[in-house]
Amino acid sequence: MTDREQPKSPLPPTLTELERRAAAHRDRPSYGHDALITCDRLVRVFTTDGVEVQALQGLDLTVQEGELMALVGASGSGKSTLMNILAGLDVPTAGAARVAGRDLLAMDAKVRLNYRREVVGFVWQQTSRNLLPYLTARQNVALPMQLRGRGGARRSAAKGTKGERTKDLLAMLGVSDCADRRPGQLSGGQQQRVAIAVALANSPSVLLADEPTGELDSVTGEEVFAAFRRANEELGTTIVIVTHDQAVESEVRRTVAIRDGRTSSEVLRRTEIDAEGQESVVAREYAMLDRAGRLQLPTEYTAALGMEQRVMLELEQDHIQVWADGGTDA
Ligand SMILES: Nc1ncnc2c1ncn2[C@@H]1O[C@H](COP(=O)(O)OP(=O)(O)OP(=O)(O)O)[C@@H](O)[C@H]1O
Repeated sequence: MTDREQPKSPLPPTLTELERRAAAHRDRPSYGHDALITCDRLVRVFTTDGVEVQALQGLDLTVQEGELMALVGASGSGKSTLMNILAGLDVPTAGAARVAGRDLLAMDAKVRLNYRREVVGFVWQQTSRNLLPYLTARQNVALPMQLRGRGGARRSAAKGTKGERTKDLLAMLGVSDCADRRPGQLSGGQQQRVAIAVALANSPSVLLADEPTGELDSVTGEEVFAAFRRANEELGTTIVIVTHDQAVESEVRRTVAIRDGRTSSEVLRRTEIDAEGQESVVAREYAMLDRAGRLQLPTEYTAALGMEQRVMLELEQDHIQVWADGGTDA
């Protein structure tokens, strides 16, 4: 700020003011207190042959109940690592992760198994990983309900019997005609839609999908995204989809980008109606401000202005200005 006016240093706060600030801080609700999924400074370090890889480097993310959202990012950015943690298949090295009130760092083996059966459902990229090849679509969907029943956590079948629920799910996802066929007799898109039905069988709080359209052509992929949207709208299930598929942008309201093991930016879409009553979807990109106040500026912005290593900041009444360091005084 050498060539700009120096701001006047404010008066030191009084003791009363400091006490007020401390009380306000204490009473503030915790990060993500109202979210269904909260990842707070999540870290996952893998050590192979003495070499450490930081797959997640303090990732913050909240997902509200009933959301349908997508996670995108370059290969190696940490998406699958995050999904495996949310699925209860892997445990973070540090930080906090909560899903539907469950603390993912504090689950013993039994609670973890229960979590995977009842709280989350998943759809993986490889169709073969989602369905048992020797069972029909109907039997595949019924299986999680039978396993849950055996586990003793039997809940009243409020939405009808297992058979009816299987039928309803297959109908909702547009694959009723596949009920008596085995996976090998189904197309890739049909297999993924049956896989969504399997994942929804036990009414999970969250449905996680890792590259669910990765092995499909674009038209079939769109059908699968439409099936996710139907599940979200009709059942209210919260859905998180990891994808490289550009088509996802027209299917979800919120896309969060992951870069180097952290959430970096997010695109929110909303429908606007103009004066003539014409509807259009407006997308707006936001940079993520993490819990420590760190902001990742998009590379194209920093490159365009030659910003490197440090920038100058100035607080205005309703925004912050960021300038490239002019290379003046240190
Ligand atoms: N089990 C593991 N052991 C060692 N390193 C791992 C392991 N799993 C992931 N990694 C490393 O962690 C980083 C993040 O990997 P991750 O698979 O989460 O990325 P991704 O964004 O899902 O990539 P892709 O889109 O290619 O699947 C990568 O550098 C990867 O090599």
